[in-house]
Amino acid sequence: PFSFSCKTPFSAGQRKAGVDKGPIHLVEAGLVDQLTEIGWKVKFDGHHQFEEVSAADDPQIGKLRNPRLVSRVTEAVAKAVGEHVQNGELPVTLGGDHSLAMGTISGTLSKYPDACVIWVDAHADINTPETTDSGNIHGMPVSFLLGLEGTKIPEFSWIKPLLTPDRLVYIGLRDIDDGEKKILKEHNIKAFSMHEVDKYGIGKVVELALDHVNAKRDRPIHLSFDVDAMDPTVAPSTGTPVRGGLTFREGHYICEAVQETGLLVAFDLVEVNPSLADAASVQATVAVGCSLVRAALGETLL
Ligand SMILES: N[C@](CCCC[B-](O)(O)O)(CCN1CCCCC1)C(=O)O
Ligand SMILES: [Mn+2]
Ligand SMILES: [Mn+2]
Repeated sequence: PFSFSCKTPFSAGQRKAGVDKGPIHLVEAGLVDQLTEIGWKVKFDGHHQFEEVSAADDPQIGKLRNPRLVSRVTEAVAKAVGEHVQNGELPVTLGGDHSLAMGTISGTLSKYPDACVIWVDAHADINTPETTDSGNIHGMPVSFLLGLEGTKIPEFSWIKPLLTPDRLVYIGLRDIDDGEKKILKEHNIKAFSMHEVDKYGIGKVVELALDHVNAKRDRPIHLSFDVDAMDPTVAPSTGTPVRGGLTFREGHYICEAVQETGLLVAFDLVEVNPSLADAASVQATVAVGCSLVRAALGETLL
């Protein structure tokens, strides 16, 4: 089997320095060798360097911050991921902030237009340029992928909104803005918050999530995993931590269960920010990140 690892050091979708350094920490922790050890032929195409767009040339568009840089990088990611899925490889994209998912999911949909998306996150990342309060585009990728009102701006004209609400499901939500709550309701988007995780247990939640977006288990799956879905005691070094998150095992169960379907075609692991905490916390977060990737790619306990 082929996997391909695209390290995408990117941080312009938010404001905290350091999240672009996440990928290198994961690779330096030995992730490429770890994936090789579980049977993958890993093509590591290096740390994507992106030509910088100077802030002077990238004034805000409305509230959007770094719009041209984010658009340019995510378009490049869409191309790279698209090529790898066309080659029958499984792209593993390590972020960097979650705006990257505009690129990775666009790439996946270019080959698998009927793919479903499982979005594991404390946040819904579905603000539009109008509803956002921060202007940080890492809080908006899903609205652009769905082509929601207000997302059709010229700078992002490359995005073909191929994702539809019925093929998206969330697990782990616990910090949703009012505008996002409205959008989720309006579009009937299925979300299993931490309340449902408590109520049903993670096993049932994953089963219900798959039943919703992949009833016949015949759709390719793109798993987009924001490390802040995990409880901050498990993955502390991330830009927008929210208490009351997934345990180490719940996070791994999601990855193991998705892997078990045999339908996984692309995986993102984002928002590891190694500059936000002490060395031990960074090390712990990086180790959990690597472990989640291994679980999504087939590492089993037995
Ligand atoms: N919804 C937020 C957070 C987005 C997190 C992105 B992710 O999931 O990739 O980490 C938060 C907006 N706002 C921040 C101040 C307090 C009220 C909520 C936003 O900036 O849009
Ligand atoms: Mn996110
Ligand atoms: Mn998040």
